[in-house]
Amino acid sequence: MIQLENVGVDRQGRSIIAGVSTQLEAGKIHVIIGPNGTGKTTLLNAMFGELALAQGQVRFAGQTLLPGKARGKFLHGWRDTFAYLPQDTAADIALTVLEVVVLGRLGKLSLHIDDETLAAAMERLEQAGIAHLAGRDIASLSGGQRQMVLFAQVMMREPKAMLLDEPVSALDLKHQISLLDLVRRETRARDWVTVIVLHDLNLACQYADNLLVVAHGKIQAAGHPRDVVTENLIEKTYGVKVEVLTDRAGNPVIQPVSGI
Ligand SMILES: Nc1ncnc2c1ncn2[C@@H]1O[C@H](COP(=O)(O)OP(=O)(O)OP(=O)(O)O)[C@@H](O)[C@H]1O
Repeated sequence: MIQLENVGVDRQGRSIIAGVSTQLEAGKIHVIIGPNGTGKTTLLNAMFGELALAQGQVRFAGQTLLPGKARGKFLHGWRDTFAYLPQDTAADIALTVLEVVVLGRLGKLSLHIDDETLAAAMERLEQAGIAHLAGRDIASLSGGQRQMVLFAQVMMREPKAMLLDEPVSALDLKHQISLLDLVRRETRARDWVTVIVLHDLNLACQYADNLLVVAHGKIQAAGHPRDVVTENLIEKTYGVKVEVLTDRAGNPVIQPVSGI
Protein backbone atom coordinates (compact mmCIF):
# COMPACT_ATOMS: atom_id res chain seq x y z
CA MET A 1 0.00 0.00 0.00
CA ILE A 2 1.14 3.57 -0.70
CA GLN A 3 -0.03 5.97 1.99
CA LEU A 4 -0.06 9.71 1.43
CA GLU A 5 -0.54 11.89 4.48
CA ASN A 6 -1.20 15.59 4.02
CA VAL A 7 1.15 15.72 1.03
CA GLY A 8 2.03 19.10 -0.44
CA VAL A 9 4.39 20.11 -3.24
CA ASP A 10 5.48 23.64 -4.16
CA ARG A 11 7.13 24.73 -7.40
CA GLN A 12 8.85 28.07 -7.78
CA GLY A 13 7.29 29.24 -4.53
CA ARG A 14 3.76 28.31 -5.62
CA SER A 15 1.69 25.55 -4.00
CA ILE A 16 0.86 22.98 -6.71
CA ILE A 17 -0.70 20.26 -4.56
CA ALA A 18 -1.64 20.53 -0.90
CA GLY A 19 -3.26 18.47 1.84
CA VAL A 20 -3.42 15.26 -0.21
CA SER A 21 -4.16 12.24 1.97
CA THR A 22 -5.13 8.85 0.61
CA GLN A 23 -4.34 5.13 0.76
CA LEU A 24 -3.58 3.25 -2.42
CA GLU A 25 -4.04 -0.47 -1.92
CA ALA A 26 -1.99 -3.20 -3.60
CA GLY A 27 -3.58 -5.38 -6.29
CA LYS A 28 -5.79 -2.50 -7.39
CA ILE A 29 -5.80 0.08 -10.16
CA HIS A 30 -5.97 3.68 -8.96
CA VAL A 31 -6.77 6.10 -11.76
CA ILE A 32 -6.13 9.84 -11.42
CA ILE A 33 -8.27 12.11 -13.58
CA GLY A 34 -8.58 15.89 -13.65
CA PRO A 35 -8.18 18.94 -15.88
CA ASN A 36 -4.85 20.00 -17.43
CA GLY A 37 -2.37 21.60 -15.07
CA THR A 38 -4.10 20.56 -11.83
CA GLY A 39 -1.28 18.48 -10.36
CA LYS A 40 -1.74 14.88 -11.57
CA THR A 41 1.85 14.48 -12.81
CA THR A 42 3.07 16.40 -9.76
CA LEU A 43 1.35 13.84 -7.53
CA LEU A 44 3.01 10.91 -9.35
CA ASN A 45 6.38 12.68 -9.20
CA ALA A 46 5.94 13.29 -5.48
CA MET A 47 5.32 9.55 -4.89
CA PHE A 48 8.36 8.66 -6.99
CA GLY A 49 10.56 11.05 -4.99
CA GLU A 50 11.28 13.10 -8.10
CA LEU A 51 9.83 16.27 -6.54
CA ALA A 52 10.52 17.28 -2.97
CA LEU A 53 7.58 17.27 -0.58
CA ALA A 54 6.87 20.65 0.99
CA GLN A 55 4.64 19.04 3.62
CA GLY A 56 3.39 15.65 4.69
CA GLN A 57 4.78 12.21 4.01
CA VAL A 58 4.51 9.22 1.71
CA ARG A 59 4.86 5.71 3.15
CA PHE A 60 5.59 2.66 1.06
CA ALA A 61 7.22 -0.73 1.59
CA GLY A 62 8.32 0.07 5.13
CA GLN A 63 9.95 3.39 4.18
CA THR A 64 8.82 6.99 4.65
CA LEU A 65 9.49 9.85 2.27
CA LEU A 66 9.58 13.13 4.18
CA PRO A 67 9.74 16.81 3.16
CA GLY A 68 13.03 17.95 1.62
CA LYS A 69 14.83 16.57 -1.39
CA ALA A 70 15.46 12.83 -0.96
CA ARG A 71 18.94 12.00 -2.22
CA GLY A 72 21.54 9.34 -2.89
CA LYS A 73 21.22 5.97 -1.23
CA PHE A 74 17.81 6.69 0.30
CA LEU A 75 16.31 7.78 -3.01
CA HIS A 76 17.86 4.80 -4.78
CA GLY A 77 16.33 2.43 -2.20
CA TRP A 78 12.99 4.26 -2.33
CA ARG A 79 12.73 3.98 -6.11
CA ASP A 80 13.97 0.41 -6.23
CA THR A 81 10.45 -0.97 -5.97
CA PHE A 82 8.77 1.61 -8.23
CA ALA A 83 8.34 1.54 -11.97
CA TYR A 84 7.59 4.96 -13.44
CA LEU A 85 6.48 5.60 -17.00
CA PRO A 86 6.60 9.36 -17.68
CA GLN A 87 4.26 11.24 -19.99
CA ASP A 88 7.04 12.15 -22.41
CA THR A 89 8.37 9.02 -24.11
CA ALA A 90 10.63 10.76 -26.66
CA ALA A 91 13.72 8.56 -27.13
CA ASP A 92 16.40 10.07 -29.32
CA ILE A 93 18.93 7.37 -28.58
CA ALA A 94 20.79 4.81 -30.71
CA LEU A 95 19.46 1.61 -29.10
CA THR A 96 17.33 -1.25 -30.33
CA VAL A 97 13.96 -2.01 -28.76
CA LEU A 98 15.38 -5.11 -27.04
CA GLU A 99 18.25 -3.07 -25.56
CA VAL A 100 15.82 -0.45 -24.26
CA VAL A 101 13.74 -3.15 -22.52
CA VAL A 102 16.88 -4.77 -21.02
CA LEU A 103 17.73 -1.34 -19.53
CA GLY A 104 14.68 -1.79 -17.29
CA ARG A 105 17.05 -3.91 -15.15
CA LEU A 106 19.75 -1.22 -15.17
CA GLY A 107 20.57 -1.50 -11.46
CA LYS A 108 21.17 -5.25 -11.79
CA LEU A 109 23.08 -5.40 -15.10
CA SER A 110 26.73 -6.24 -15.58
CA LEU A 111 28.83 -5.94 -18.76
CA HIS A 112 27.67 -9.39 -19.80
CA ILE A 113 23.90 -9.56 -20.34
CA ASP A 114 22.88 -13.08 -19.33
CA ASP A 115 20.43 -15.29 -21.20
CA GLU A 116 17.81 -15.04 -18.45
CA THR A 117 17.73 -11.22 -18.80
CA LEU A 118 17.40 -11.42 -22.58
CA ALA A 119 14.65 -14.06 -22.30
CA ALA A 120 12.81 -11.92 -19.72
CA ALA A 121 13.04 -8.88 -22.01
CA MET A 122 11.66 -10.90 -24.95
CA GLU A 123 8.85 -12.19 -22.73
CA ARG A 124 7.88 -8.61 -21.75
CA LEU A 125 7.88 -7.63 -25.44
CA GLU A 126 5.65 -10.61 -26.20
CA GLN A 127 3.28 -9.68 -23.36
CA ALA A 128 3.05 -6.17 -24.81
CA GLY A 129 2.40 -7.70 -28.26
CA ILE A 130 5.47 -6.09 -29.86
CA ALA A 131 8.07 -8.89 -30.01
CA HIS A 132 8.31 -8.26 -33.77
CA LEU A 133 9.87 -4.84 -33.01
CA ALA A 134 12.76 -6.26 -30.93
CA GLY A 135 15.49 -5.51 -33.47
CA ARG A 136 14.23 -2.08 -34.54
CA ASP A 137 15.91 1.19 -33.51
CA ILE A 138 13.79 2.84 -30.83
CA ALA A 139 14.16 6.21 -32.59
CA SER A 140 12.50 4.77 -35.72
CA LEU A 141 9.22 3.83 -33.98
CA SER A 142 5.90 5.64 -33.92
CA GLY A 143 4.80 7.36 -30.70
CA GLY A 144 2.37 4.53 -29.87
CA GLN A 145 4.94 1.81 -30.52
CA ARG A 146 7.42 3.68 -28.29
CA GLN A 147 4.83 3.90 -25.53
CA MET A 148 4.41 0.11 -25.60
CA VAL A 149 8.19 -0.48 -25.61
CA LEU A 150 8.62 1.74 -22.57
CA PHE A 151 5.80 -0.12 -20.84
CA ALA A 152 7.65 -3.40 -21.55
CA GLN A 153 10.74 -1.73 -20.06
CA VAL A 154 9.02 -0.74 -16.81
CA MET A 155 7.63 -4.28 -16.45
CA MET A 156 11.26 -5.51 -16.47
CA ARG A 157 11.81 -3.73 -13.17
CA GLU A 158 9.55 -6.25 -11.41
CA PRO A 159 8.12 -3.42 -9.32
CA LYS A 160 5.83 -3.36 -6.32
CA ALA A 161 4.27 -0.11 -7.52
CA MET A 162 3.59 0.93 -11.08
CA LEU A 163 3.19 4.67 -11.79
CA LEU A 164 1.97 5.33 -15.33
CA ASP A 165 1.47 8.88 -16.62
CA GLU A 166 -0.94 8.85 -19.58
CA PRO A 167 0.35 5.46 -20.83
CA VAL A 168 -2.21 5.13 -23.64
CA SER A 169 -2.26 8.71 -24.96
CA ALA A 170 -0.66 7.71 -28.29
CA LEU A 171 -2.37 4.32 -28.70
CA ASP A 172 -5.27 3.35 -30.94
CA LEU A 173 -8.39 1.82 -29.35
CA LYS A 174 -7.25 -1.80 -29.71
CA HIS A 175 -3.83 -1.09 -28.20
CA GLN A 176 -5.33 1.05 -25.41
CA ILE A 177 -7.51 -1.88 -24.36
CA SER A 178 -4.77 -4.49 -24.71
CA LEU A 179 -2.29 -2.42 -22.67
CA LEU A 180 -4.81 -1.63 -19.93
CA ASP A 181 -6.00 -5.27 -19.85
CA LEU A 182 -2.36 -6.32 -19.41
CA VAL A 183 -1.88 -3.74 -16.64
CA ARG A 184 -5.01 -5.04 -14.88
CA ARG A 185 -3.95 -8.70 -15.17
CA GLU A 186 -0.43 -8.01 -13.91
CA THR A 187 -1.70 -5.73 -11.12
CA ARG A 188 -3.89 -8.55 -9.81
CA ALA A 189 -1.33 -11.33 -10.39
CA ARG A 190 1.72 -9.48 -8.97
CA ASP A 191 -0.09 -7.40 -6.37
CA TRP A 192 1.23 -4.10 -7.74
CA VAL A 193 -0.03 -0.79 -6.43
CA THR A 194 -0.88 0.65 -9.84
CA VAL A 195 -1.50 4.37 -10.26
CA ILE A 196 -2.44 5.62 -13.73
CA VAL A 197 -3.10 9.16 -14.95
CA LEU A 198 -5.70 9.07 -17.73
CA HIS A 199 -7.50 11.79 -19.65
CA ASP A 200 -10.05 9.44 -21.20
CA LEU A 201 -12.82 9.46 -18.60
CA ASN A 202 -14.55 6.39 -19.99
CA LEU A 203 -11.39 4.28 -19.94
CA ALA A 204 -10.82 5.61 -16.42
CA CYS A 205 -14.31 4.46 -15.34
CA GLN A 206 -13.81 1.08 -17.01
CA TYR A 207 -10.43 0.25 -15.46
CA ALA A 208 -10.35 2.06 -12.10
CA ASP A 209 -10.91 0.13 -8.91
CA ASN A 210 -10.39 3.49 -7.28
CA LEU A 211 -10.89 6.78 -9.12
CA LEU A 212 -9.12 9.87 -7.77
CA VAL A 213 -10.56 13.11 -9.10
CA VAL A 214 -7.92 15.83 -8.81
CA ALA A 215 -8.61 19.53 -9.30
CA HIS A 216 -6.90 22.65 -7.94
CA GLY A 217 -4.11 20.52 -6.43
CA LYS A 218 -6.46 18.51 -4.21
CA ILE A 219 -8.35 15.21 -4.34
CA GLN A 220 -11.97 16.29 -4.83
CA ALA A 221 -13.45 12.78 -4.76
CA ALA A 222 -12.19 9.20 -4.50
CA GLY A 223 -13.72 5.75 -4.66
CA HIS A 224 -15.09 3.26 -7.14
CA PRO A 225 -16.28 5.07 -10.30
CA ARG A 226 -19.82 3.74 -9.72
CA ASP A 227 -19.85 5.43 -6.32
CA VAL A 228 -18.17 8.74 -7.15
CA VAL A 229 -19.00 9.72 -10.74
CA THR A 230 -21.95 12.08 -10.97
CA GLU A 231 -22.93 14.69 -13.55
CA ASN A 232 -22.43 17.35 -10.92
CA LEU A 233 -18.87 16.21 -10.05
CA ILE A 234 -17.73 16.05 -13.68
CA GLU A 235 -19.37 19.38 -14.56
CA LYS A 236 -17.80 21.06 -11.54
CA THR A 237 -14.37 19.51 -12.25
CA TYR A 238 -14.18 20.18 -16.00
CA GLY A 239 -16.69 23.00 -16.50
CA VAL A 240 -18.45 20.91 -19.17
CA LYS A 241 -22.07 19.79 -19.21
CA VAL A 242 -22.30 15.98 -19.30
CA GLU A 243 -24.76 13.15 -19.10
CA VAL A 244 -23.70 10.09 -17.10
CA LEU A 245 -25.02 6.85 -18.60
CA THR A 246 -24.35 3.26 -17.50
CA ASP A 247 -22.65 0.54 -19.54
CA ARG A 248 -23.59 -3.17 -19.53
CA ALA A 249 -21.19 -3.87 -16.68
CA GLY A 250 -22.77 -1.11 -14.60
CA ASN A 251 -19.87 1.35 -14.99
CA PRO A 252 -20.50 5.02 -15.69
CA VAL A 253 -20.18 6.32 -19.25
CA ILE A 254 -19.62 10.07 -19.51
CA GLN A 255 -21.19 11.75 -22.48
CA PRO A 256 -20.53 15.46 -23.05
CA VAL A 257 -23.70 17.40 -23.86
CA SER A 258 -23.30 19.78 -26.77
CA GLY A 259 -24.16 23.39 -26.02
CA ILE A 260 -26.20 23.71 -29.24
N1 LIG B 1 8.92 22.72 -13.90
C1 LIG B 1 7.90 23.41 -13.41
N2 LIG B 1 8.10 24.59 -12.79
C2 LIG B 1 7.07 25.31 -12.28
N3 LIG B 1 5.78 24.94 -12.35
C3 LIG B 1 5.52 23.77 -12.98
C4 LIG B 1 6.56 22.96 -13.54
N4 LIG B 1 5.98 21.87 -14.09
C5 LIG B 1 4.65 21.98 -13.89
N5 LIG B 1 4.38 23.13 -13.23
C6 LIG B 1 3.04 23.63 -12.86
O1 LIG B 1 2.45 22.75 -11.93
C7 LIG B 1 1.05 22.66 -12.16
C8 LIG B 1 0.65 21.20 -12.21
O2 LIG B 1 1.31 20.59 -13.31
P1 LIG B 1 1.14 19.04 -13.60
O3 LIG B 1 2.08 18.69 -14.71
O4 LIG B 1 1.23 18.29 -12.33
O5 LIG B 1 -0.37 19.02 -14.11
P2 LIG B 1 -1.21 17.83 -14.75
O6 LIG B 1 -2.49 17.79 -13.99
O7 LIG B 1 -0.42 16.58 -14.82
O8 LIG B 1 -1.46 18.43 -16.20
P3 LIG B 1 -1.66 17.75 -17.67
O9 LIG B 1 -3.00 17.08 -17.63
O10 LIG B 1 -1.69 18.95 -18.55
O11 LIG B 1 -0.53 16.83 -17.94
C9 LIG B 1 0.75 23.45 -13.44
O12 LIG B 1 0.21 24.68 -13.07
C10 LIG B 1 2.11 23.63 -14.07
O13 LIG B 1 2.17 24.84 -14.77
